Amino acid sequence: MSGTLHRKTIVITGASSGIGLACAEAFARHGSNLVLGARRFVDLCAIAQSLEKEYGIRAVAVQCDVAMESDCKALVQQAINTFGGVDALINNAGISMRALFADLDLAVLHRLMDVNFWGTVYCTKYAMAELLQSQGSVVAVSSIAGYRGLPGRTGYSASKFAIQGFMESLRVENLKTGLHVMVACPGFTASNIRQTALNAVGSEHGETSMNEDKMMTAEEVAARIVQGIIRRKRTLIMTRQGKLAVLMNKLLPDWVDRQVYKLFAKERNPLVS
Ligand SMILES: NC(=O)c1ccc[n+]([C@@H]2O[C@H](COP(=O)([O-])OP(=O)(O)OC[C@H]3O[C@@H](n4cnc5c(N)ncnc54)[C@H](O)[C@@H]3O)[C@@H](O)[C@H]2O)c1
Repeated sequence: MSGTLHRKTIVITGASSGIGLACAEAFARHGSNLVLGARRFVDLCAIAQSLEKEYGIRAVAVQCDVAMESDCKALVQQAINTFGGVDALINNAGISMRALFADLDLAVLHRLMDVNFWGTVYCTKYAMAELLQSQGSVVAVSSIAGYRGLPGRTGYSASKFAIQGFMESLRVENLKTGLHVMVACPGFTASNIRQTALNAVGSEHGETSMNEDKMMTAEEVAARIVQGIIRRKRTLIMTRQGKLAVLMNKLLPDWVDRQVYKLFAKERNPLVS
């Protein structure tokens, strides 16, 4: 898919809040039809209806827990049934964590992998034939945590590294098929992700660990993702700080270890859960 997004079919996971919701609105503004997946079906139906009304597009809500393979299959099937295919898949659904590995219940790490990594794999697998047919775009919303391990986030970093390895392999497999494979790495973005981050025993923290006021907005991230698809970018590292972190991590990884340690020690909820 290139050029216009008008009347293209975009599937977005985790579309009921944050970056996913902002993506839904950004694509709707471009006239795309939407298939929105999230667990909170009632909220999602209201979002779909309001986008249809405001932008004159068609939007379908599908209840989807991306950790469930059958839900991901049904999400893509709904796009095929309603719109006849898929032009772009935005693997956005994700959760985070804040807990030291020494304290961590391994079920938390499994949950991070199930949602962040396997959710991306399932949706991509079931959309693959349609994406190849449309020469469309598959996007994974990753993180700087997919380039560099962060303290208190073993499961989160592992899941994002895994996503990036998966996407890189997928890109190379499809160098000649016309499929566009993009990894989007926002910087810190104001959203619910730190509120819902899991603690050592798998409960939500219920509060953010950072000052959300100075972060990127979900709308800025969504605008970058839309432009990245139009321009068929490979990777979007969205902040200067992020670009610097990735570069310095290659050149001086020990120095970055110390900087990252200091940065996260400043969190209101520091390295303990
Ligand atoms: N906010 C940040 O600072 C930041 C930075 C880098 C990357 N990201 C990534 O951006 C993506 C979106 O996060 P966000 O910041 O908008 O946070 P958010 O919590 O507002 O959004 C995450 C969405 O994923 C959904 N979700 C969670 N588990 C799910 C499941 N099992 N099935 C379906 N949906 C599920 C949530 O309900 C929510 O709608 C995530 O992949 C996150 O890792 C966020």
